[in-house]
Amino acid sequence: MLLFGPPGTGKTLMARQIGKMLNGKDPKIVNGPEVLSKFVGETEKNVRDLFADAEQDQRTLGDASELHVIIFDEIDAICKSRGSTRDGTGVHDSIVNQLLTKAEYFRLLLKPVT
Ligand SMILES: Nc1ncnc2c1ncn2[C@@H]1O[C@H](COP(=O)(O)OP(=O)(O)OP(=O)(O)O)[C@@H](O)[C@H]1O
Repeated sequence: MLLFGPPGTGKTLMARQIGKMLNGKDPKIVNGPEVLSKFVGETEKNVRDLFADAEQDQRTLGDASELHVIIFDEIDAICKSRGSTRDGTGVHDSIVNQLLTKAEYFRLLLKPVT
């Protein structure tokens, strides 16, 4: 689910409320730029770590696992169209790839908030 709109119009608030209504685990709320790291490979690890407990639950509990909700606030700061960022590091493309891989694995309910 993508919530898009001007600043201060309640997108984050709404994402939090929807997360609560789904009766899963407490939503994990991540500010997009928080996952960025200046160290090589660390940003990708930060993204993977976000999904680690959901993966662990899936492995051990299968369909009995509780619902995990991850809310990405300000996701536009980290998810750019692939190939559009020419900073020489490829980190932004890598984040998009990581998220798409995880989303596919979990058939995730992604809640990016910009
Ligand atoms: N419809 C609303 N009812 C009650 N409080 C609201 C509503 N909309 C916004 N607020 C309050 O306004 C503040 C800003 O809202 P919020 O952070 O959810 O906006 P946002 O759209 O995510 O903004 P940004 O794009 O800047 O992150 C919060 O304190 C929130 O509780």
